[in-house]
Amino acid sequence: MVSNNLVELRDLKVAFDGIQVLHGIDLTVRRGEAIGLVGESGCGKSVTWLAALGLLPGKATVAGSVRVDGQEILGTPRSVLESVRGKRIAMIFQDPSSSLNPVLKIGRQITEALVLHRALTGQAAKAEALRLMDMVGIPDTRRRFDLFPHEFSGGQCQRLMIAMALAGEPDLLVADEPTTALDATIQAQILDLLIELRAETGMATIFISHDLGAVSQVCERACVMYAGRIVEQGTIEALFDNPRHPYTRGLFDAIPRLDGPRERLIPIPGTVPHPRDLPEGCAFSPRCSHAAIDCRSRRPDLSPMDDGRLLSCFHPVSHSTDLATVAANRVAEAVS
Ligand SMILES: Nc1ncnc2c1ncn2[C@@H]1O[C@H](COP(=O)(O)OP(=O)(O)OP(=O)(O)O)[C@@H](O)[C@H]1O
Repeated sequence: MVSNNLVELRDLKVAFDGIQVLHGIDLTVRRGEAIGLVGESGCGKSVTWLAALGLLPGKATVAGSVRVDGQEILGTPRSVLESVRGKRIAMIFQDPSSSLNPVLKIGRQITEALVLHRALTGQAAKAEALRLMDMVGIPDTRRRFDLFPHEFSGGQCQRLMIAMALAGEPDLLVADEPTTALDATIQAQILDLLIELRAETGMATIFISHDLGAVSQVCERACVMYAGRIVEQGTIEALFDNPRHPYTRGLFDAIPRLDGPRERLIPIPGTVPHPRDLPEGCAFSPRCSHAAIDCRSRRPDLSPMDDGRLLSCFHPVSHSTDLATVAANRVAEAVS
C-alpha cells in the first residue's frame, strides 16, 4: 500500500564550519498538502529544504534523515539525489533571474528540463513545453518560446520558473519566497497560480514565506521556525485564531490586519540571534515578554497539545493574554 507520507524529515541538522544552524527538524509532508514555513530571516527555512535536497555547499555538514516515499536520500549517491530533484521534488526561488540562463531561449530551457526529467525529445518536448507555458499563464506561447529571459517581466520569469519546475511532474514543489521580489498585484497572481496548479496536479507544496497572509491563502498547515527549530506547528486556523507560542503571536501582532479593528502594530523587540551566540534555554527567551526564569535555563521540547498542534513553550499565550501586562509583571517579579 502506498503511504500517504511523501517526505519525512527526521532530526535534520545542519552546521556550517562547525556552527549549528539547524537543530533537528521533524516534519512530515503528506501527499497533496500545502505547508507554510514562516519565521524571520535567518531562522533556517531555506536551509531546511536545501539540506533535504542536497543543495548546500560542501562546507555544510548535514545529519538526520530525509525519506521520500520511504526511501532514505540523505547521504545517498548523487545519482539517487538527481533522480529525486526536479522529478519528485522541485524547488523555486525568490529571484527567478538567478535560476534562468540569460543566454538561452526560454523554450530551450524548458525543453531541456523535459529531456532531463521525462526523456521527451523533438516535437513532443516542444509541444509539452508550450503546454506548460500556457498552464502557468504565459500568453502567445508560440512566439514567446523563442525569447530570452530578459524579454519577460519579473512576474513572467517567476511563471517560467514554475513551468520548468513542473517539467518533471514533481510530487512536491518547494517554493522559497516565490513572490518576495514581485510587486503586490503580481504577487497575488503568482499565489493564485500556485493554488490553481496544486488543485490541478495534486502536488504537495512547501511555501516558504515571511508573509503570513500569503501563507494562509496557500496552505492548510504551517510551521513557525525560530533559530533553527520549529517552535509551533498546526493548522492555519489554529495558528491564526489562537497562536500559542509568544513568537507566533509576535509575528501576528507585527502585521497589519484588514479584518478587524485597527490595532497598533507591535514589532517583536530585538533580532534573531546569530547561530554562534544562541542563548541558554529557549532561544526566543531574551525577546519574549512572556519568558520566566525556567525559559532561560531549559529548552522546551516540541510537544503535542490537546488541539493537535505542536508547541515548544513553557508559558504559552492565549487569546486573552495581554503581552504588555505580562511583561510588566515579569519585570516586577524580577525586581522584587
Ligand atoms: N552557505 C551558508 N554558509 C554559512 N551560513 C549559512 C549559509 N546559508 C545559510 N546560512 C546560515 O544559516 C542560517 C539559516 O539561514 P536560512 O537561509 O535558512 O534562513 P531563512 O529562514 O531561510 O531566512 P531568509 O528568509 O533570509 O532566507 C542563517 O544563520 C544563515 O546565515
